[in-house]
Amino acid sequence: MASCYLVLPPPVRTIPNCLTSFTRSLPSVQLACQPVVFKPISCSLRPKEEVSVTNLNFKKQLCRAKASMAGVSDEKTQGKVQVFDSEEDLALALAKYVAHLSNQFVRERGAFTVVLSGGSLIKSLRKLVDAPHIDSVDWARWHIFWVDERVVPKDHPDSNYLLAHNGFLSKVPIPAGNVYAINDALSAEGAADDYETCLKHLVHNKIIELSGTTGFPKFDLMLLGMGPDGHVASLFPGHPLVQESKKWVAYIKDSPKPPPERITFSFPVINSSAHVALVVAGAGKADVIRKALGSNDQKSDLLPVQMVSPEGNLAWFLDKDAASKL
Ligand SMILES: O=C(O)[C@H](O)[C@@H](O)[C@H](O)[C@H](O)COP(=O)(O)O
Repeated sequence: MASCYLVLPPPVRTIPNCLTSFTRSLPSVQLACQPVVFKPISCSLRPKEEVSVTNLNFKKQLCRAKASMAGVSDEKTQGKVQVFDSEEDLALALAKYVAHLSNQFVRERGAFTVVLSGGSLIKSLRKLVDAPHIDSVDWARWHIFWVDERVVPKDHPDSNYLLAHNGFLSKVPIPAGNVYAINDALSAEGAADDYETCLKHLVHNKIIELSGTTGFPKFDLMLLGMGPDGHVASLFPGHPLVQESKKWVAYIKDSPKPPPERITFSFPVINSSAHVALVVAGAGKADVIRKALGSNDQKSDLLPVQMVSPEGNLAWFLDKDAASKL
């Protein structure tokens, strides 16, 4: 029987709870993986600092994509709003974009840190598990995190971990030790603290970069969905958590979207990312997309999605229904 090893480099003396809890979870994942050794990554291999600043008025950048959009190079699509004729086309382009970034980061620093959200985003990643990406992506170098998670057991239908496992992670050979699920044995507050501790260990190991600008962790790619109220992660309109400026990982016990107890990355973490993709499909999101990409909003009533303004690049992936009111 194959087994999975998590070998921590010398600076790490203890294994964070989020890592030990994962090694106890879902044996099917553990059986599928190969032994893995975490290697410290040389600072000299870090990617160049991104300097672009996101402009919230995206209308000038709007790029109407046709069915042939999948042929456009990824460099050209970064920082632009892309509208696809169908969700199928969106998924094809998203897979190409993610695979491109994976190749870039693996080549430059030997690791690729990817942050997932819940919801329909996972379905939109489905083309990544098809040819050519399934064979060309260096999955062993991926490290998977969650921008938010519901405080439920990992086998609960509301679990973002379970959603990602069933829809994506179980189909690709990412080592089980590189998948950082929350500790589902803890309270919301405990799970948020534990996850933040986990991130700090991984920053120490240089698996996760640290932003020289903000001092917050700088993930290589954050894949965000958006709710019909304009929320991202578990940062909801009008909730005080959107103003969190110190914690890396916060907890919420009164989420307006069930279930009520969740943990979430704060905006400083989201906005320290090297790349953020906002993936939005469906007519139910059209009103909020119009508001999010409009130019007349007062700063005082920004939706959470409008507060996504990463240190690096922001790429919008919309289907034509979501963009129908632009
Ligand atoms: O755990 C969650 O609830 C998600 O992380 C949340 O932020 C989600 O991404 C949006 O609600 C969009 O979800 P849909 O794409 O399913 O509308």
